[in-house]
Amino acid sequence: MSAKTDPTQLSSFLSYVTPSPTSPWGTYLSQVDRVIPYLGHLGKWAETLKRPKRALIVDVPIEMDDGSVRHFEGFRVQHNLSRGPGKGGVRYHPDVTLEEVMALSAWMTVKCAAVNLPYGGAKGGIRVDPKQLSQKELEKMTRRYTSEIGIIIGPQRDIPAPDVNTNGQIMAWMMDTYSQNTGATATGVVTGKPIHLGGSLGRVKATGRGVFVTGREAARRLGLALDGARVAVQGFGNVGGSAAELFAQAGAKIVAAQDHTGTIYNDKGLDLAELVPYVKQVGGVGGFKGAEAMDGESFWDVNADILIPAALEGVISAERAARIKARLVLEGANGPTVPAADDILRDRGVLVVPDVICNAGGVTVSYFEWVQDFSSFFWTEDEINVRLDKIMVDALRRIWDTADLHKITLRTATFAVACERILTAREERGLYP
Ligand SMILES: NC(=O)C1=CN([C@@H]2O[C@H](COP(=O)(O)OP(=O)(O)OC[C@H]3O[C@@H](n4cnc5c(N)ncnc54)[C@H](O)[C@@H]3O)[C@@H](O)[C@H]2O)C=CC1
Ligand SMILES: O=C(O)CCC(=O)C(=O)O
Repeated sequence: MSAKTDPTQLSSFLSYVTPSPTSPWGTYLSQVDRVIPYLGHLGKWAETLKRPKRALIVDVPIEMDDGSVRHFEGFRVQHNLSRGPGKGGVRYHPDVTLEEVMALSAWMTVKCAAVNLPYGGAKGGIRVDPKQLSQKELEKMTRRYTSEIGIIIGPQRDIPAPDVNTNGQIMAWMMDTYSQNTGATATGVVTGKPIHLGGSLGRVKATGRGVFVTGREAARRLGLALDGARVAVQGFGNVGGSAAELFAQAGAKIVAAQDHTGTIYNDKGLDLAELVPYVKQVGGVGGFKGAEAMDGESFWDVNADILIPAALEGVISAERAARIKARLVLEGANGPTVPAADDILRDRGVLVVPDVICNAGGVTVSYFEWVQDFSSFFWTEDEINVRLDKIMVDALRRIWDTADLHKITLRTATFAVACERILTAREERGLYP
């Protein structure tokens, strides 16, 4: 068995000290700066939002199938715990860095408060391309990572969930490892689990459903009929795929889809009854026969009413924002729009429903799952979807009223509603031990 150091698995630890304005952490800090004028006396606590409470970097060594040893870099960041335990997904991606996970954890803090869940914000990740691992290697890496972050997670401390390239199976391994290490089955340590292990009905599609619900409400306010609306979706995974299906069921035409395997276009609307199983089987939209292939950059010029970025951060640059044709942008992804692009979209009259409310459906049903696990009493899918719809609609209404009152964007309004809750909790808890 040989051990070797792989420098490509190490991110720059210090990249967060001077973030670039378009990096995820730089984007988040600029969003915080924009909300401070609306926080009144709570502004004195705003620095709290600019510092993660706790950040853990872990080494995750595993023996590969060929007998060699590889070391992966893992993270768990708890951005804020003022309102309750940390909550947020775990991402497996080769570009994961500490700085990215810090931003993702901070957006969780804001998101959980925006829909008034009793959680703080956290996020985790491993810098790895999971598609290069066998199933056995993936399980070993997940279990080792869980043991390494086991010192800070737990049903009352910090509750991971799925994000990019993680799913119910990975949550099952995390739950099992944590339970083995603590000597008792702890279903509430992660959410997004398979149904047999205390998972919740409706969780898999919940984020996409939340994107649809906020999109439906925003379209109604814009006077945009969903029946016949043209929709372009970037990312056709858990979030983008589920949202596309719901928009198609409401009569919209999904005219373009882009993922890491390609970009496809069909002016009459993609046939999702064929595309969804195709993506499941092949791993992406590329090569789908019922559409034309397009070059990736042209995706941003597509003639669509609604654009749904549902992949990674920073994809809506200032340059792309000037070209986007949609009237409505629904941020399924976390952090897809850089601040300069936000300003351009606002000035062009394009309405952006920001990530911190648009994609909050996932964590809302994660909360339902956690509550069900504690009470060992499980709800029907209908109950889940009705409660989810109500929480999203009520939260969006409150945010919209705040935006109208101060004449600010929905993003700054969501931060205003959420940060008031977070910083009030911070103030009420006090500073002294
Ligand atoms: N899974 C969840 O419950 C939640 C996810 N999100 C966010 O939604 C986004 C998508 O997450 P999931 O759908 O869960 O992940 P996923 O792993 O199921 O899907 C990711 C999708 O992004 C695509 N993608 C990756 N790199 C790309 C690239 N360079 N260009 C175009 N497409 C690319 C992939 O091909 C795939 O279709 C992420 O920003 C995530 O943080 C937000 C809230 C909850
Ligand atoms: O379901 C959860 O707990 C978190 C989902 C997540 O990572 C997100 O909303 O970005």
